[in-house]
Amino acid sequence: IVGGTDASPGEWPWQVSLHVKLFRRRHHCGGSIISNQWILTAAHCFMSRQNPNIWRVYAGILKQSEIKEDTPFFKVEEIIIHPQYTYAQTGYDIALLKLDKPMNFTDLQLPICLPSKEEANMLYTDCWVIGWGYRKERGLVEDILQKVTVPLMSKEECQARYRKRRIDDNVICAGYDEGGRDACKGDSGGPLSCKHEEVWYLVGITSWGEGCARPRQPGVYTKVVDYLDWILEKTT
Ligand SMILES: O=C1CSc2cc(C(=O)N[C@@H](Cc3ccccc3)C(=O)NCCc3cc(Cl)ccc3-n3cnnn3)ccc2N1
Repeated sequence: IVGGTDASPGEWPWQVSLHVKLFRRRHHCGGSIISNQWILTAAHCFMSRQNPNIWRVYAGILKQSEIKEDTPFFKVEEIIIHPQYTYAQTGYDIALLKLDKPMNFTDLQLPICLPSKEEANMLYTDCWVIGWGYRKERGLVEDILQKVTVPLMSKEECQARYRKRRIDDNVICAGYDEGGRDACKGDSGGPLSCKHEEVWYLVGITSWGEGCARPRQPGVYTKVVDYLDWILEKTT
C-alpha cells in the first residue's frame, strides 16, 4: 500500500494472507473471508501455482512477523478460478478458495458482507484498500498491515485514464488524480472494503494498475457485485 498507515488489531478481520510453501515461505497475495469455509481472492495469484496443497491461509494476523513455524493456518481443499480468466488486465480476475475445514469466527477473523445486487450502482464514499504490499513501486512486503482510503471513480473516467486498454463493466477503479495513495505489489487479491450505514461490504478485489500511486493511473479492482451469481453458484 502506498501512502497508507498501520492498521490496528481487529480493524480488518476479513483480511487473510495467502502463503505459498515452496522453496521459501512468503506472503503471495491477500484475500477476504466471505464465510466460514470460503476465501475470495484474485485469479492471477494462482497463475503458476494451482496445486491446493502448497497454499496456506493465515487469518487473524496483523503482522507478517506473527507467522512462525507453529502459527496455525488453514489448508486449501479447492481452488476455483473464474473460467473466463486469462490475465488481470482483461478482467474476470476472481478466484475462490475452499478451506479444508470451517473456521471458527473470533474478534480477529470474521467475514465481510458481499454487496447486494440492489446496491450495484451504489456510490460508496468510504472505501479502503488494505494489504502487506510494497509502499513504493520498487519496495518490500510490509510487516504491519497497511490501510489507505481511496475514492471510487466512474468507468468513463477510468477508461479516459487507461486509453490503451478496454476498461469493461466488471471492474471498478479507485484512486487519486494526483496519485500518492494506492495498492501496490503484494496487495493483490485483497479487499476494497466500503462502509455503508455501519456495515462493511466487499466492493472490489485488488487486481492491477499501471505502476503504483502514479498520477492519473488509478487502481483497478474486480467488481464483486458483478460476480454474485458465480460466487453463490460455487459456494452453495
Ligand atoms: O515476499 C514477497 C516479495 S515479492 C512479491 C511480489 C508480489 C507481487 O508482485 N504481487 C502482484 C500480483 C502477483 C501475485 C502473484 C504472482 C504474480 C503477481 C501484485 O500485488 N500486484 C498489484 C497490482 C496492482 C493493483 C492495483 Cl489495484 C494498483 C497497482 C498495482 N500495481 C502495479 N504495479 N505494482 N502494483 C506479491 C508478493 C511478493 N512477496
